Amino acid sequence: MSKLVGLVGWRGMVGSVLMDRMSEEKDFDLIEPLFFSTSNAGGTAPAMARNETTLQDAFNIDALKRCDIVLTAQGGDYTNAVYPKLRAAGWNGHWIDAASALRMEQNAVIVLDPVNMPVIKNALAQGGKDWIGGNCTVSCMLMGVGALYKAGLVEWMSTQTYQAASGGGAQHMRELLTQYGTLNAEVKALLDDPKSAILEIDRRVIAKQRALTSAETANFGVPLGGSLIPWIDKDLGDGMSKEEWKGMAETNKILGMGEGFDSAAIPVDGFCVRVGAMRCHSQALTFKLKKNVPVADIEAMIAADNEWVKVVPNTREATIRDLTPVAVTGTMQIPVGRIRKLVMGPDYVGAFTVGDQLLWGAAEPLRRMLRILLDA
Ligand SMILES: NC(=O)C1=CN([C@@H]2O[C@H](COP(=O)(O)OP(=O)(O)OC[C@H]3O[C@@H](n4cnc5c(N)ncnc54)[C@H](OP(=O)(O)O)[C@@H]3O)[C@@H](O)[C@H]2O)C=CC1
Ligand SMILES: N[C@@H](CC(=O)OP(=O)(O)O)C(=O)O
Repeated sequence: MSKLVGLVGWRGMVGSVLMDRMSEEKDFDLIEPLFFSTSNAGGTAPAMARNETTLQDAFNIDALKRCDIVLTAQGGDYTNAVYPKLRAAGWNGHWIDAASALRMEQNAVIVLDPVNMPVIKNALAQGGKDWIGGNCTVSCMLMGVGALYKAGLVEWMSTQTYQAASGGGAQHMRELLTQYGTLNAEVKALLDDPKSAILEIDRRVIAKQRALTSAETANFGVPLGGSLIPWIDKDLGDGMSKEEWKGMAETNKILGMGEGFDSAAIPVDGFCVRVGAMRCHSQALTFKLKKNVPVADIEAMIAADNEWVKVVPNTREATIRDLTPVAVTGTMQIPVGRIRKLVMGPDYVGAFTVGDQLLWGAAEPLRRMLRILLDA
């Protein structure tokens, strides 16, 4: 009999990408889906529902307890509100979650099976039940350069990120585009006149950016269109942003290298920056390797690691064609390019990678974990 899989958060942005991928991969043929809602219990479930076509109340513990597996992309507040009650009620099913709330719990595995299948298998063998998707930046980075970690080559890594608006959620994407439109409208007449002065256009744009109302910057807090924001997530009070903290903590946990910052952990640090891209996170990586490895060998290792990674030749033409958010959005590919030795010495290697943060950064690792459980 098919497993009963409770789906929570399916109509949100991450949830919609997840539903699309599950449909594409025919996952619904393998499960009995039970759709939940936090806002419309009793409503009609989406077309993928088969026998149970009424939306269940996502806060109803008895309804959730029926499920063999709960798959949620509803967010951390929902997880914090429901997960403890569900477990306290004796539910022993599998919980698959996009939110960060449970990620660093000892019993939870951060799932990214092309990178950490042995960690997942080991946890399954020990009765693990909590499978949490990783931070989007970390997951996309490891899909690209996980090979270097698996080979034990990385002494430390620094990452400078260029993170898309989608990381904040749907409203952030809308706000970014609205700001671009507002700025364009401000100077449209001047742009239409090829003889207008660029410095006058520039003066008007910056004046408009500085004059954006609090409603026009409600989500990011400051203008993002035509600017950038070098802080993502909470202020940890020690100079680090929470997004930067996740880089080391989650990379190491995914790799089974300890709980983030213990003595066995590989140092990972850098700056996380929001830019005006829509849904691809990009990262410039600096590696200090444990030994001098030729670039060709590094490229070969990366290319052979999984079926989605693609080494982009370190040429201008290939880079601007294949290594951008515009090239990658909506695809499962993880291009890694700009791979070269840095002037600091033969053990220092640079690389640049791009990933769709709603696919490999959020939905896909969860979908694949569901498949692993169905196959187990
Ligand atoms: N955005 C991202 O990049 C990432 C997000 N995540 C995690 O996933 C969680 C969900 O993120 P995200 O998908 O961006 O959140 P959304 O805001 O798009 O969706 C969350 C929930 O909001 C409710 N909702 C209310 N109004 C609407 C509407 N008009 N359209 C769709 N849904 C609506 C839905 O719940 P209901 O149907 O019950 O009303 C939906 O499931 C995050 O909180 C985070 O924990 C993880 C990785 C990346
Ligand atoms: N923090 C990420 C998005 C996200 O949801 O991350 P996490 O799953 O770690 O909370 C960003 O803003 O780009």
